[in-house]
Amino acid sequence: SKVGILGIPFSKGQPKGGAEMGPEILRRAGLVSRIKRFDYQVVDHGDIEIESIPGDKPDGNVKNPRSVGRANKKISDKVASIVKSKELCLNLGGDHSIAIGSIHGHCRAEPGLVVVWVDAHADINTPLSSPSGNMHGMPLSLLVKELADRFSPVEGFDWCKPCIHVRDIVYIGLRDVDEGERWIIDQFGIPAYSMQEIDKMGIKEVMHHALKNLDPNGTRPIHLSFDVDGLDPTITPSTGTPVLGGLNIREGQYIMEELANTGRLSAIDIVEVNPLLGSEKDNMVTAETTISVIEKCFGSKRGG
Ligand SMILES: N[C@](CCCC[B-](O)(O)O)(CCN1CCCCC1)C(=O)O
Ligand SMILES: [Mn+2]
Ligand SMILES: [Mn+2]
Ligand SMILES: [Mn+2]
Repeated sequence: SKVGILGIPFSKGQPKGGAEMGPEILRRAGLVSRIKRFDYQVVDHGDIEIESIPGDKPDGNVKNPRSVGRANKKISDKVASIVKSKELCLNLGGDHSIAIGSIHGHCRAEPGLVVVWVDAHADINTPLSSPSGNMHGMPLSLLVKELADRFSPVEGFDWCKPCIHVRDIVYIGLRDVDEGERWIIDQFGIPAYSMQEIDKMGIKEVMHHALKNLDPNGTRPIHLSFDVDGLDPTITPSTGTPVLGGLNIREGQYIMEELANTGRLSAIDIVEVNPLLGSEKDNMVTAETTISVIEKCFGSKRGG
């Protein structure tokens, strides 16, 4: 089987420069050769060309809307074509706003997909509920049909029709959820396994229940959106919004092993690696941790 790798050097969904260097640091740390070790043929699509849009003033309180919209339209088109050519689409971010285009594009090729969101954050603020106006905290709100009528279209997103239902999402690793996000999660009953549930149930039970109620018949393609800040900041320090008390490396590896065991992983986002926010050592630890977790998606077995 084939993996299509797409670099997305984009960081306008948040204010900290350096997230656009995520693809480069992961490639340099040997991500591609690690994936080649397993029976996957790797197709490297290089990096998406990101256009800069001068004078991209806020739309309401939404920052850089046109830049984020333009980039995500391109991402959607590219991801749709990669998935349609039967490659497992591996998107290297970039900040988490790139999930708007990656999930939108994935849905074009696989309309029945489900989303596994590994993150310290819920990333479902609407343009009206966001405390920051940073679009990396909003991707899911622009994608779910149930929220479409709660805010007017964002400048630059006329192409982006919501394509998933709230019930097609499961959260793993939450520990920093804004009030408006909590309301949405409760209101729509989105399954959310925060670090509290993970401590209470254990990662084995969490994965069992998460996959069971997301896709009881075990037939639907899976979109994994993996924010490295879902892991504990001691093992992924080079990231923009670190939160203490995260997933440890073994929990991260177990999540990926269980997803790989379904055989239905269809697209993966790896986001929010920012090498400008850490020391050389922090960057090495972050990249190595991320690769050792992600490679479990591709059949790497700790038992050999
Ligand atoms: N929820 C936050 C953070 C979003 C992180 C995006 B991710 O997950 O892609 O990295 C705001 C978080 N919160 C605001 C008040 C002070 C503490 C942090 C937001 O800005 O929407
Ligand atoms: Mn996050
Ligand atoms: Mn049980
Ligand atoms: Mn995120």
